[in-house]
Amino acid sequence: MAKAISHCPLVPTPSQPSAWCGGGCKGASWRNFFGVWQEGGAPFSSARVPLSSARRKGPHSASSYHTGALGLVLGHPFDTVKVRLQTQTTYRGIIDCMVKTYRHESLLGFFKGMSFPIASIAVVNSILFGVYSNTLLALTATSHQERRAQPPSYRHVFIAGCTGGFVQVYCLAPFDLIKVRLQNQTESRARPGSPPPRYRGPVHCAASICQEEGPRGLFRGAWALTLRDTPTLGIYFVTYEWLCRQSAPDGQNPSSATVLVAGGFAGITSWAVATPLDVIKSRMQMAGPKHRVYRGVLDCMARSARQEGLGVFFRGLTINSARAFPVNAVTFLSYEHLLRWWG
Ligand SMILES: C[N+](C)(C)CCCC[C@H](N)C(=O)O
Repeated sequence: MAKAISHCPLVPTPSQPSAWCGGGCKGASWRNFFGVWQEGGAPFSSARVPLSSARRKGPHSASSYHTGALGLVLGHPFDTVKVRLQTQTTYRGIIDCMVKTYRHESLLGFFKGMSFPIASIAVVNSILFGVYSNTLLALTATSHQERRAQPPSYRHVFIAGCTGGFVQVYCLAPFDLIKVRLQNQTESRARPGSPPPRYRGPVHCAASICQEEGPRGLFRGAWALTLRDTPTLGIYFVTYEWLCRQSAPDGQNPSSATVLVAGGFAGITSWAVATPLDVIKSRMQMAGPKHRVYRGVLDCMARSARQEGLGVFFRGLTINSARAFPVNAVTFLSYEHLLRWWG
């Protein structure tokens, strides 16, 4: 199979069918939508394509899978510290939060709430990149050859990114809520005699929320998540695309180093813009039926700013940037590898 990888891998090729492009596209399939384009711009499931598929295709795809999964695991402790800083007022800063977490909960405390993100990231990213790719395809409607010479405009990349961000939220929201609730449980499991945590695990957490708040409870904070992710995923893809084009202006494939740097900066840039709404989202997710403290996004913003000052909107930004660079660098690198070695 020709290695027809377009200049930027996030640009879909019209030679490939789209689930969304109506009569013009033939042979659309779920396989295409969920992450396996054989040429050019493909949506992908981050680095986390089904392992069986990755293995079928040999060491490169398999290593892509493992690298991406590893990135997620290594990034999770940073995410836990970020979430705690954003939602709890007991910590004086990053180091204080790390020390207290380690002392009370041991290293395991940093990995609370990790199983659902690992289980769901493949689906969430497939939706994100699938919708992104298909939207771009519908917007640009140029042939593969034309697109190599004329990459899509940043406006189209932005719109496609926003669309992908908007759609993936409804899959991400319940998983993210459960992650945040579990990350915020500071009870130690290791210490005998310490009070049991409210949720015994992700499934128990989901069941309890459904029972206490109804199934809609699983979507607590979803509106803030939508406001956070829709524009910032547009920014994410535009940053990646822009940085790739700076270093490979002639339609060549960007080098691995370029991909790592562009992916890392795409992560940091989008998180920098997303942080204020990330704080609000996490706070709203923590507000249960017993303490329904916020009337909505604006109320949460106003109360947080009044009580804690404007700095509250940037809580967790430093630690999240430290996490975002490597996580998104390997995410995009894995994606490139998938494209190059698949088929
Ligand atoms: C758009 N927003 C900034 C919210 C996220 C962009 C990066 C998403 C990536 N999976 C990560 O966890 O870093």
